[in-house]
Amino acid sequence: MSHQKSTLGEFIIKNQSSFPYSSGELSSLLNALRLAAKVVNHEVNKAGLVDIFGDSGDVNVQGEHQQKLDVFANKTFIQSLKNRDIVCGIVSEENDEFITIEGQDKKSNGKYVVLMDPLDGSSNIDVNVSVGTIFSIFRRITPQGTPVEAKDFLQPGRKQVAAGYVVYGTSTMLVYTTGDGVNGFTLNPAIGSFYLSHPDMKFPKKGNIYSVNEGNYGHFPEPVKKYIKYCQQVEEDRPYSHRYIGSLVSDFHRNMIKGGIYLYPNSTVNKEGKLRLLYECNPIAFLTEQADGIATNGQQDIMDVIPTDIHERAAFYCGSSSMIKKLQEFIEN
Ligand SMILES: O=P(O)(O)OC[C@H]1O[C@](O)(COP(=O)(O)O)[C@@H](O)[C@@H]1O
Ligand SMILES: [Mg+2]
Ligand SMILES: [Mg+2]
Repeated sequence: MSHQKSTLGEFIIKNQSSFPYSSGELSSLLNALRLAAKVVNHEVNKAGLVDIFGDSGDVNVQGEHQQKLDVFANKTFIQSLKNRDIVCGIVSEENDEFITIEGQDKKSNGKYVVLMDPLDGSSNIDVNVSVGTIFSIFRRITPQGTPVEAKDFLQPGRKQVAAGYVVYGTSTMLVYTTGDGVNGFTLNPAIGSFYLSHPDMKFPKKGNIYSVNEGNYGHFPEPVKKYIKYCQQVEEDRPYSHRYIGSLVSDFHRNMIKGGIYLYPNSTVNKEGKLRLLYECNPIAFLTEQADGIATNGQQDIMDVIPTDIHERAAFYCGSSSMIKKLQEFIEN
């Protein structure tokens, strides 16, 4: 009976005190994300009935065709964050430049910046496969009331104060961390509230799932090819199962629950990798480490990378610690 579990709102308030410099603003920010997630969830659920499928006709800074749901989700999250004088700036996958948020006094008073992928897994929207939203939150570096600058966003992942995702799947879940473990909340659509359904989520140390777009195998670096062959060998507890949804959030969520490894290498086609460091890799890496997993670009922990561009890409490997360590063995040899 969901009503016996604590709601996300209650959980946020209850855990506010465990958050350094807690003044309630981060709680309101998380609540703004919770609200926007419900609005997007409502639209996702009736996709196919309303004009939300397909291409919006615009192309984003990544050169990708923006889907109508990308645009809707982007507007919804930006609006929800703008309505509260807590956030001074936003970076979104769907906006070329960072967005400055000013109060009525025309000053940027907010304490936090948010970096987001409003709709993750866009290629799955029209085919009714689960998609998501990813967010990363930092305290600004520049003083409150002064203009927001790029350096407020170009902080290493280790400086994140919170991160999370929403997965719009068989059920809708919001999963987040503020550096004190990972907790998952399931939306009860009848009541419209998120309830704590997955407390203290942890990656199983070892899993038997590997997630990678094998169609790109020919373009992968040799060590990654060797690791994929290792996963497929008939030996010991292998072959592992290959599972790939093509939505980072959904592949990650499954692997965190069941144990597994997700790989999106750099390759001869994506020299820098495909996934975006600031609003895909860093937030997922924060959750991974808080859930006792490992997240790396093959050379170093993702959260130690010093960003130089708001839309920069990175090779990305994350998952159960023993599986990542095995991959690192192949990379080091
Ligand atoms: O189709 P590919 O090349 O395997 O890429 C799939 C990956 O790209 C993404 O769709 C990129 O995210 P967006 O949909 O937000 O652009 C990830 O969710 C997913 O893991
Ligand atoms: Mg994405
Ligand atoms: Mg996206």
